[in-house]
Formats: sequence, C-alpha cells, structure tokens
Amino acid sequence: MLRKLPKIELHCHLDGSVRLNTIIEVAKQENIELPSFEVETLDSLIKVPEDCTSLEEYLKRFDLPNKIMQSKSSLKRIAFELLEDCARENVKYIEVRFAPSLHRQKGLSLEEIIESVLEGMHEAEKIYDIKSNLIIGCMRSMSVEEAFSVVNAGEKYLNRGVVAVDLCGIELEGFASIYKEPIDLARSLGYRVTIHAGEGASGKNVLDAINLLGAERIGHGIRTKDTNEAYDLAKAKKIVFEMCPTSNVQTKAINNFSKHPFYNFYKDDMLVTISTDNRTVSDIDLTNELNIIFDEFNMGIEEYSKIYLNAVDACFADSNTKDWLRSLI
Ligand SMILES: O=c1[nH]cnc2c1ncn2[C@@H]1O[C@H](CO)[C@@H](O)[C@H]1O
Ligand SMILES: [Zn+2]
Repeated sequence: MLRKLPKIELHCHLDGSVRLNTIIEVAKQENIELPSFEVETLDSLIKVPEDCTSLEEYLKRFDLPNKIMQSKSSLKRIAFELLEDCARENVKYIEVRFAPSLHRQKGLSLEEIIESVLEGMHEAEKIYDIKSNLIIGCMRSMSVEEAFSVVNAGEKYLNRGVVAVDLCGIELEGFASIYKEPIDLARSLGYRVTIHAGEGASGKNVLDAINLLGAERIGHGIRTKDTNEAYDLAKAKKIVFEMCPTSNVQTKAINNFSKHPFYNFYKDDMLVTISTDNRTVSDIDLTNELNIIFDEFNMGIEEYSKIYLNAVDACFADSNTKDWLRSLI
C-alpha cells in the first residue's frame, strides 16, 4: 500500500544514499582506489553493521562514498540518481541534504560543489514527477570558519534550489552555542534552519537548537522525550521533527523500534515526519521505513495522511509546490 502513496522525504543525506554500482563506476572512470570493486564487499563496507554501537561508528561509513564524490560529474550524477530512486517509490518531494565541505578534496570550490548537485536534481525534475530542494550542512567536526564559508557560498543559490542550512556529523553535548553566529548569518540571508539534535546526545541540545540557533525543524530529536523543557518548548513553538527510525535503531539512539518515541509524539500532536536519513548506509527506502513504523504502531491511512500533511506544512518549498503536494493525497 505504502509504495503507491505519494511521499515526502525531508531528511535524506546525499552521501549516505549513493548507489553501490555508481561508487564502482565512478571509481573506475576517475581512477580512484577503492578497498574493493566487488559489489558484495563494498556493500558490507558501506552499510552499517548490525552490531554498530553508536552514531560515531555509523558516521565512519561515509568516508567510502565521499571518496568518489569529488568531481562535478559524479556529484551531478549522484544527485540525479537519488531523485530517480525516490521518484520510483512515489516520493513527490525531497529535500536533499549534504555537506559541501566534504567534497573539496580535489580542488572544487564550494560554489561548484553546490551547483553540481543542483544541476543533477534539476535534471531529474525535468524527467520525473518529483520536486526537490537542497539543504546545505555544516559539519560539526569542522571549524566555525568553515561553517561561515558554507553559508556564504550557498547564498547565491538561495532562490535556485538551496533553501536551508543544517548542522550535521558528530553530536557533542552543548554543541549549539559555538555555531550561533554562522546560523544567525544564514537566517539573515534567507536560509531556513534545521538542526540535527537530540540524536547522539541529550534533549538539552534540542532546547539549545531551538533557543540559540532558531531551529524550525529538528533532525531526529528523539531524546526530546527525556527532556521535559525541550519537549514543551518544541510543542509550544510547533517545531517539526524529522524522524528516521531505522537510523536511530542502528546508531543505538534507541534499542528497538517499539521504543521509538515517534508514535507517542504523534498522539500528543507533536509535528512528526518520517524520513530515511541515509538510503544506502542504513539500507532502507522510504516505503520500507514507513512500513516498519506502520506495522509497529498499527497505523493506517488516516494517520498516514496526517503525517504527509505535516511534511507538506513543514517543508521549505514554495506555496505552489505545497498546494500541488496537498492535492496529491
Ligand atoms: O544521522 C546523522 N546524524 C548526524 N550526522 C549525519 C547523520 N547522517 C549523516 N550524517 C553526516 O552528514 C554528512 C553530510 O551528509 C555525512 O557525511 C555524515 O557525516
Ligand atoms: Zn541525518
């Protein structure tokens, strides 16, 4: 049932969603060394293992895809293919996210990197019945200066596909305050703001992401359930949660799906949405992600519509796109 329904994906990392065959083909074309050129071996190197113990360990899986995401043509191709994969399971709108700073290893400028990804997305939009926008992320493992550079580089693309800024990568307790200036700058330039928080560390980070960084949406945020102040603030401010249950089980942010706060949040009228986080690294698509949650919590089509409409309201698309998305359900 879910495969045929229109879907919206608000939280999907480009570098975590690269096709395995594409990794091999790009590596051959560009003479890039890989630990293996066998699909099965690469599969086990890029997909998160069942015994993964933490977000830190999960994040190590991104070195491999990023090796082959260092040219304009590969960035464009990978962005195109992500939309193609999404369109094939009836995702009608996706906000792709990535961290431009990870793609500078062979000398591309931040502008060239962003532009290449946008080109791939726009090309796919011409062929498939899907719309998209781009969220650019600043890595929390890099300097605050680098975050400023990313925000400044993305500015000229703000009306051409870039809609928002994100902070991603490793989550330390109390990370938010040092990013206040670049995120304030981004907001003043017209970026919307979504922040990964309350995933690898406590719900206090969610509180800070809202209060200090002005986050309108929170990536994951599952530990908000343990911090009353963050929960109440998120509810009062109508903050939207981009929840990615499969990724949360893999990073051990929770022990199993039955412990996921998604359904409790939903019943309490918190604004929840469901996404994949990383299609390849987490080995999941949006249809299956929804299937897992719908089975676990016995949900049906009415509940699906509500979650879909949450995503329409929460997405960073223009009003025409939102009207179109509303007309589909
Ligand atoms: O769930 C997550 N939490 C935090 N960071 C993540 C997650 N998934 C991926 N990335 C990080 O975002 C970068 C840019 O896309 C990836 O390279 C990875 O390091
Ligand atoms: Zn993420």
